[in-house]
Amino acid sequence: MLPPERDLVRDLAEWLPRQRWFGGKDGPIHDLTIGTATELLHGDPSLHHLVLDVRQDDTTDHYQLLLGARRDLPDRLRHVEIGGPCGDRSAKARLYDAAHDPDLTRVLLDALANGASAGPLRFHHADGARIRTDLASLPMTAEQSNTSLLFGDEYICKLFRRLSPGVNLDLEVNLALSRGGCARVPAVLGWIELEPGRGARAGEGGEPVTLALLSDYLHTGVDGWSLAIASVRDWFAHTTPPGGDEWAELDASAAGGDFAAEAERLGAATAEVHRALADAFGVTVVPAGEVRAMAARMNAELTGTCRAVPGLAPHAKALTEAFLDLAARAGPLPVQRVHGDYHLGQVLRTESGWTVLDFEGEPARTQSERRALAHPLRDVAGMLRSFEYAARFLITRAGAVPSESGPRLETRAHAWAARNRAAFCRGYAAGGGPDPAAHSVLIRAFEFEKAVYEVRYEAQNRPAWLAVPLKSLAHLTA
Ligand SMILES: Nc1ncnc2c1ncn2[C@@H]1O[C@H](COP(=O)(O)OP(=O)(O)O)[C@@H](O)[C@H]1O
Ligand SMILES: O=P(O)(O)O[C@H]1O[C@H](CO)[C@@H](O[C@H]2O[C@H](CO)[C@@H](O)[C@H](O)[C@H]2O)[C@H](O)[C@H]1O
Repeated sequence: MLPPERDLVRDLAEWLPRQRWFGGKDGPIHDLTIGTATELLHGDPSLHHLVLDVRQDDTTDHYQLLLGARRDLPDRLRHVEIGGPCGDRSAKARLYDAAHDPDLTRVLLDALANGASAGPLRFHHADGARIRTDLASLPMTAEQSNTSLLFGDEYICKLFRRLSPGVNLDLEVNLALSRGGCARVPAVLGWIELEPGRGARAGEGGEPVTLALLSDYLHTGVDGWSLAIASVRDWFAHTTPPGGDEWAELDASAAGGDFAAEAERLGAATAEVHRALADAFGVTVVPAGEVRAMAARMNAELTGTCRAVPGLAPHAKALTEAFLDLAARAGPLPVQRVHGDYHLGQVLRTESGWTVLDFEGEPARTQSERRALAHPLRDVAGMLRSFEYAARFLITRAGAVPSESGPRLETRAHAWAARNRAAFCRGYAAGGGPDPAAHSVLIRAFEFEKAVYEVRYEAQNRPAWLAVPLKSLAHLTA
């Protein structure tokens, strides 16, 4: 039912850059080929699993796609159509992103439940997991770099869009933490892999490539980003009593939706997860020379990102100073597995406390960079950046607030971020983590490193958000 490969490739090359999860929006696609195509369901509709090899400049990335094909495309699927009607008169089919079609995604649940295989695809379930197959899927609308499908209130299936060689970190870490008894991660129920050496360049490394992860869906949970934004909105709307001094009353605790107690609990939960990671994977100490090399890498990344995103250049001097400061004071540093991309969208508040999600590391980095051991304060710095993002998101994202209230809200944003950053650090130290206040040089360097990454990430993935890290850098480096 699929069209000739040439037509399909042309349509995909036009469609891909418009997808939220496509990580190469800062440059053209030079070549797109189909690495593997596996039919998962025959007939009308049909379901095909594709790995796309996408070359941009001298790098080739691999993206996975569930491609649906139907003779008649129902209205509910028109928004995810790829290209126009295709094929010859006898086999005309409409193609679309099948992640949005519950009639087709149920094939994944069936295959996971049965431990099936199809071509180079292997479906696995975790020991003892009994997977229901009667649930219809709905794609999540969260701001995310992958695509997650909710199966009823029970399961969440994350389809990794850009594929990395080897076992996916999210799978590896979640399995290790759950096996170690850490209750702060959702249970892993199953996963899908691409076998190596079956024609897919994504699998050429000799190890299976993780394509998807099925976990327990914590349906009563609310992510930290939504909670924080609600709190900021409330704080912005909080009115100063008549006759009160607007500037003197910047006590964010006065607003109804104060987040500080949650931020403090989140800090403590983070320290607990770091301990569990250390128990599961161990801790090692790197010598001062490696810390200096790390500071040099941070600076090199800054230089590269300034070239790609000139808006970063005005902050370069202050950022370099922080990296030099780190190098000058370098001493031996304990390092371990960490979360790697820790922010408010990665934590979920459930009735039993904070749960930590997505140990995949930063999607804009290479697999070996993501796997590298780091000091746990790198995650703390990531979360501190997230408080900055949350505080400034409503102001910076165009049209969210009237421009005349800008300066007043800037002051409020600053107060909100400061209050919640302090609470998070307090909770982290009280929970047994290294005290951020005693490591200000390290934290500042990590924060700036993250901000540089964010500038690059936003330019490549969400150009409309680029102003958020740039504006917050203007504040942090002022
Ligand atoms: N097990 C889960 N239970 C409930 N919600 C989840 C779960 N896993 C992820 N989510 C929701 O999905 C969002 C995106 O998940 P995440 O794993 O961070 O995807 P991505 O790597 O694509 O950003 C999270 O912010 C959270 O709201
Ligand atoms: O969640 P992912 O693993 O896909 O992480 C990537 O995307 C994040 C955005 O979805 C991005 O996070 C940045 O934006 C967040 C708000 O949307 C903010 O809370 C974070 O602090 C900020 O870094 C993350 O950097 C990127 O790797």
